[in-house]
Amino acid sequence: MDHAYEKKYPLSSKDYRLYEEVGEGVSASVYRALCIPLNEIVAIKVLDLEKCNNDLDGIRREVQMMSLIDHPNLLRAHCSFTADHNLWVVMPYMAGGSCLHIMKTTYPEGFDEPVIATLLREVLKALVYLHGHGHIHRDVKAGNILVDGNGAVKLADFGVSACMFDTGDRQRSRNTFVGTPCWMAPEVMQQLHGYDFKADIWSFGITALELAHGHAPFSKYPPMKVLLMTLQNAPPGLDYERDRRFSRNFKEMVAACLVKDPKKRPSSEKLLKHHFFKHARSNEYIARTILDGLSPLGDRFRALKAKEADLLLQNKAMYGDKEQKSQHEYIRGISAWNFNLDDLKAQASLIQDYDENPGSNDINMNGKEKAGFNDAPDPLSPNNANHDTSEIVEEDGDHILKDRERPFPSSFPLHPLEALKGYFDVTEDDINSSSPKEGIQSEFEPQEDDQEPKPNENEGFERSFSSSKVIINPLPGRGNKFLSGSLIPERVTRSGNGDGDR
Ligand SMILES: Nc1ncnc2c1ncn2[C@@H]1O[C@H](COP(=O)(O)OP(=O)(O)OP(=O)(O)O)[C@@H](O)[C@H]1O
Repeated sequence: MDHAYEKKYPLSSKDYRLYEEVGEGVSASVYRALCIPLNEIVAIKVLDLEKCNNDLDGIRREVQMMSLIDHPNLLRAHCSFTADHNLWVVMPYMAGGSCLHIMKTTYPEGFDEPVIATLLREVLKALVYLHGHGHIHRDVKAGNILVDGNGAVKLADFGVSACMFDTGDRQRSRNTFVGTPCWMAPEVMQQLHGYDFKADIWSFGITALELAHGHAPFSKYPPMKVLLMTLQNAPPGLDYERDRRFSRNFKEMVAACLVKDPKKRPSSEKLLKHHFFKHARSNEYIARTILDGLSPLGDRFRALKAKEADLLLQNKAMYGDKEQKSQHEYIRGISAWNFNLDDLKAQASLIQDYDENPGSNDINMNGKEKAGFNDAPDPLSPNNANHDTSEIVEEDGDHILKDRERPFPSSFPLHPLEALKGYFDVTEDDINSSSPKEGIQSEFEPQEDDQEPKPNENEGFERSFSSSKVIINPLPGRGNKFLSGSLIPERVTRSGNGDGDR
């Protein structure tokens, strides 16, 4: 356990000296800093309260969570206080930065298996703790896995976490559409039965793929397309051919997490006992293998920002001024993306570009036609994940607090429009004026190999497209009720027979 928490961290900005910026969030910047009286390097997240007046609740929740949690694999706040119109959150300095940043700068193709096993075991220990205390993290992803200078791993960012035991507004938040599209569990998108801790297990599985490949599945698609693909396609997974370098244990572990029916996913506790984690190593191993030789976090952060700015410039001609702002948010991979009509139209108009990329066969993780697969069902194939879950997959009786009496049918019916309906108002005007619509209709047609296109020259720009965080509050009167129907062709929503049914 970290005894640093017993120290008294001062509650005045005068007692801290801010150094360079090392990270950026939606409305926050994170700095390396010195706590002068303690002579200790810390990280300080400075949130501009004037910029986040819509999400004060989220901020309050995050800070509260960060002060209460007590686990070596969770990023805890030393203290927090206001300074002018800013909120300062003082935390341990994680000199390695996030796994996402480490991959972006040094491991674009992902990490080796022992590294992944070690990182994921630490994250899973954090999830066991959180779930055991009734919390769902709801935003598990490589960008929220931080590494300190000694290779210790901590899960961060409780901005959208929820407590299963809350009532009233907080309780309702479990029915809120929240998270980051690529990592979001189907039941969170679908919103038919509510969701529980198992939503984190899905995100954990997606994070495993992210760490293995350097990016999450579907990450180059716009959020709306990611929603549809997640709901309609077979779950992503590690492929026999393409992922030869990974063990059977790893493939099984991922397949166990990425089962569409949440009841068939293992609990975090159960998952921790999976053979895959037996190969996890020490913090020192992480420090030695992935941190050794890295430049200081501030330098890496600056270099990444410069690269993003370059990509923005390169793509300016392609996407025009109008979309610059939202594209920038996508690229940074951090924005609280609002489902507003303009955004939907803008991203929808881009879908064509992604789908025009023909070379998808090497990444078609679930394609039935893929060479090398024989007709016998493969227990490792994600296609079979919904039917043939591994022996560790067991129902977790007391974890599901909602709609237990209405079990998911084995075929897990998929109704994307149903899932999205309550959140958007569709008017004739919207439908008629939605110019990108024609171009989109065929693109939303479910395709056998519509998993993930080959990386291309716009890789960096496109890749983080769907990393934007989505929070949709379903409460009436909160504005932001927008069109969805005109963007989703009827025949797609009528089909309801995605791969999940297979
Ligand atoms: N304690 C820390 N030490 C070092 N870097 C950190 C620390 N906390 C955060 N960062 C960096 O700053 C970035 C932004 O921080 P954080 O995720 O908390 O902001 P946010 O506004 O919640 O972001 P998001 O939009 O993803 O929710 C992180 O991705 C990480 O790279």
